[in-house]
Amino acid sequence: FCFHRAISSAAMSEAAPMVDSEYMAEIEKARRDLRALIASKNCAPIMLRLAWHDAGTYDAKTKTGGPNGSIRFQQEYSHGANAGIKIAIDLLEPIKQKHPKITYADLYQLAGVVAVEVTGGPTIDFVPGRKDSSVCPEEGRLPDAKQGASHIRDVFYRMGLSDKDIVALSGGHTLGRAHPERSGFDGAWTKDPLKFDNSYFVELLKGDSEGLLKLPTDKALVEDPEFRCYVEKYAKDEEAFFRDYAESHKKLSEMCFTPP
Ligand SMILES: C=CC1=C(C)/C(=C/c2[nH]c(Cc3[nH]c(Cc4[nH]c(OC(C)(C)C)c(C)c4C=C)c(C)c3CCC(=O)O)c(CCC(=O)O)c2C)NC1=O
Ligand SMILES: [Fe+3]
Repeated sequence: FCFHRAISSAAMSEAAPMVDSEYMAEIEKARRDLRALIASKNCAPIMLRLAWHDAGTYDAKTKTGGPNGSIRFQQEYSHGANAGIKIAIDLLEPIKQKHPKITYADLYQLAGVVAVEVTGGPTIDFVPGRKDSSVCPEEGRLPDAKQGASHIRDVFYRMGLSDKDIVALSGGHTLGRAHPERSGFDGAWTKDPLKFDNSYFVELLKGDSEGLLKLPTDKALVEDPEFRCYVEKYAKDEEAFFRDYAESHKKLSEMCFTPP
């Protein structure tokens, strides 16, 4: 049983603004367009990364940043940690033009939810209603892959997330790969980068396998005892990983809903 520093439900309560049935209908049409786009371009991994890079800037204390579409501005997508993310922004623009009522904030989070679903991951409950912001957070809010456990905790606790969220969300590296021209790292974390499963955790516990990537922040998950407890749980039980991942993904994608 892993020690779980619970964050009170009051602190995480979301007051999702209501949207009308016309908006809901547009969301369902955009969901189908996203499935078609991701199937045709095999771009699920970078869509998931875009969703997190928009949401991952959230500061729970100041209630700034978060999933508000601000990453669409060059001021933010030009940040070092966002190298390559413009590819995903450009792939989504035609869908935004086709469904102008949908905010960028909702579209980017819907793309992340669809990316997980179409690659075999858990179904994630999507609640629309995010507003777009034109205020870009300062650079440096996303975690730095070269650092260790204390840095990851500083960044994710600032977002209002727990150790359990950190390990579950890192499992998102079951998809995709690193590119030398973007982050300086190279390669995939798992044998099938287009399959959402718990293999990221299985590989983590195996130690260095030839050809597979482990970032310093990935290694921190097996070196730190609290993190390691969850890595072992998820490597053993894929359903437990899917349940916890879906909960953490929803939590971070709805940070903007906490009442002002
Ligand atoms: C926990 C800390 C953490 C760090 C430091 C991190 C860093 C990180 N993530 C990725 C790519 C990367 N990341 C992700 C999901 C992702 N990323 C992410 O960390 C955030 C956003 C908080 C930093 C979260 C929380 C999630 C969860 C779903 C995907 C799917 C890909 C592959 C994209 C592709 O294939 O192009 C790269 C390689 C970029 C490139 O060269 O193309 C790096 C350096 N990812 C992390 O988890
Ligand atoms: Fe990542």
